[in-house]
Amino acid sequence: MSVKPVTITITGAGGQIGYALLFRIASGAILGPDVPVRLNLLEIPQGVRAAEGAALELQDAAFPLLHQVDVYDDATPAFAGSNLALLVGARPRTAGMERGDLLAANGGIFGPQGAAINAGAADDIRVVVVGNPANTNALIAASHAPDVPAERFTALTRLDHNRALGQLAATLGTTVGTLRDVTIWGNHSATQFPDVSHATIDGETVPALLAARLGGVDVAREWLVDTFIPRVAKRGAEIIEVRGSSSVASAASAAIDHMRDWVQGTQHGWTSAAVVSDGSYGAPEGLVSSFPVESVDGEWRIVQGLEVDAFAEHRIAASVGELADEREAVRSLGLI
Ligand SMILES: NC(=O)C1=CN([C@@H]2O[C@H](COP(=O)(O)OP(=O)(O)OC[C@H]3O[C@@H](n4cnc5c(N)ncnc54)[C@H](O)[C@@H]3O)[C@@H](O)[C@H]2O)C=CC1
Ligand SMILES: O=C([O-])CC(=O)C(=O)O
Repeated sequence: MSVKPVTITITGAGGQIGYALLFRIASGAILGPDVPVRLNLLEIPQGVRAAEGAALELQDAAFPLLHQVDVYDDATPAFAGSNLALLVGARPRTAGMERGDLLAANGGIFGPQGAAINAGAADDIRVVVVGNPANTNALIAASHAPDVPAERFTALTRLDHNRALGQLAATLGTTVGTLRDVTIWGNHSATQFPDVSHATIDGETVPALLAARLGGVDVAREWLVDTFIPRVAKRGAEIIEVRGSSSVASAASAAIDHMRDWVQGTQHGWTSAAVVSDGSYGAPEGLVSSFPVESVDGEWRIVQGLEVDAFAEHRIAASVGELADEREAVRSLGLI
């Protein structure tokens, strides 16, 4: 029986992350080895040649699952019939810039794209925003798509989640696959709160394992506050500093993890994604904020009922407060 191809739109497809995404998606990394894909690549006119070049290479790679590739410089046809959309196209941060500086520059991109999704995407459209400031760009896109359920718009914090796993595994002398239930709360920015208070390895709590490894509860706490949290939250800046440009392959990999889990379900405990807040954990309703989430029956569900201590409450409130400020800023710019 032939399976209908799933249409996936990738914006900024001629850019760095786009290039790292396309070949993995075409090989089945999101939907598995049995689902054919059709790729719609959206670029601005200056980026079209790069996207066309990537399309030529996709043809040369002869992926059996890849049924069609089209390159567009117009959002309306690029999102027509789209089932999955990865909104990557944006201006990347360069050395010395904070993500907030990008709000005005990038806000104008996501309104029209939200409108094009509203006009022509498939009924089951699912969107992840990667382009920064990702959370607020997702909010802008959702606000221009009144006919699409808001929960179909999400933003990427899986890269932060994966970074947290990497740091913990290295410190505890284990592998990332053993870790469960790490959480990134809030904004994909330096205010995010990487939280290990519920995390475990083989049933043992990560805070207890850190205390044993590092020489006591106080040392472990100090490491979490002074090393782990800032290292994860500022890893984007560290990569820019070391590489000379922002994260590419790790960002693409995280976007694939996000979409794969959304479509196929989470397997072992929860992960992190920025989803539209229902007011859980004090995050004002409607903000696109990162939470602990499970994917069940193709929907992200915020994990409920977790104990949040005073420290965590304070950190979550700070990051969510930044998101509320960003919402006010884009409101005053007339972007939502
Ligand atoms: N959420 C996350 O975890 C991460 C987000 N990012 C963000 O991802 C974005 C892309 O990064 P790179 O691929 O490295 O940048 P890049 O500059 O290599 O590629 C961006 C591409 O987007 C295109 N573009 C710009 N405006 C567009 C529009 N309106 N429609 C379609 N395409 C458009 C550009 O022509 C360019 O080809 C940046 O905003 C970056 O800050 C990067 C790493 C991690
Ligand atoms: O920091 C940046 O500009 C790129 C990014 O979002 C990340 O690497 O987390």
